[in-house]
Amino acid sequence: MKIGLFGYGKMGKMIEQIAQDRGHTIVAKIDDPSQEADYTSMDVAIDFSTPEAAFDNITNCFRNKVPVISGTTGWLDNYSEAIKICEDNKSAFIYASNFSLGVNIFFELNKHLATMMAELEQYKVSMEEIHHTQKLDAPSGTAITLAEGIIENSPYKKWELDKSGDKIIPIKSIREGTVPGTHSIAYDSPVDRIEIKHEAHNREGFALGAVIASEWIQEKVGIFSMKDVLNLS
Ligand SMILES: NC(=O)C1=CN([C@@H]2O[C@H](COP(=O)(O)OP(=O)(O)OC[C@H]3O[C@@H](n4cnc5c(N)ncnc54)[C@H](O)[C@@H]3O)[C@@H](O)[C@H]2O)C=CC1
Ligand SMILES: O=C(O)C1=N[C@H](C(=O)O)C[C@H](O)C1
Repeated sequence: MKIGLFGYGKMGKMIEQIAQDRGHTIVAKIDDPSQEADYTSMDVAIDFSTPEAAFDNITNCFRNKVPVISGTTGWLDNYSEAIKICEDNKSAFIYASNFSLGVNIFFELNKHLATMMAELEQYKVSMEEIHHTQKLDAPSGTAITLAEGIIENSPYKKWELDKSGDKIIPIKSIREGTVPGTHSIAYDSPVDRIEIKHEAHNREGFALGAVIASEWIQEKVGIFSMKDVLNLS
């Protein structure tokens, strides 16, 4: 498979290594808006760039019929517009706030726990995410997906950064050192606490998931998710 990388930072470099180990070729490394992309050489584009760059990178690929795997977080205000451009051009797309197998299992566990806790008013939910100090967005994309999973399955109505209140999920974002990504969800009552946590030890899980998604999307048209790729029900 011939892969075009959009974003050649921490994740781009990790993806290059894993893709090459799996026998794929990197045909482009776009790391700056001034670089021209040769879309004709790509079977797939993998975008791990910046919140400002992601929308243009992704939609330029769609217009050139290149399927896209995007892990960039912090750009989702433009998600619906990107989907429309993908559909208009009969291209293919997977966005995931987190490509690791472990976090995708954790997403399902979180929804199941939220369903179990939905009627138990003595428990109040809260969320914490910890990442490295270079991270541009807060809360993390993964924390937003987790909050959406709770909102779909409980009376909670929205999430807020550092704010609690009725039917609000408070999210605390901590930035320290080189932490690759830790997410925890807690339900506290006056007498006890239930907590679930996912801790990434490094970035390999994110990168492997993105490469597996790129292999999976070949010859497909439409909008998909990591649940489709991993066959999680
Ligand atoms: N979904 C997932 O599983 C994961 C998502 N991420 C997300 O991926 C993104 C990238 O993360 P990192 O690699 O850690 O960041 P990074 O800062 O190390 O790399 C981003 C790269 O994008 C480049 N860039 C800037 N403008 C660009 C443009 N117009 N086109 C292409 N590249 C451009 C920068 O020069 C930089 O090298 C972030 O949004 C992060 O939150 C990170 C890890 C896992
Ligand atoms: O910026 C990161 O590093 C990460 N970003 C993603 C997010 O915002 O959830 C995924 C992972 O936690 C690492």
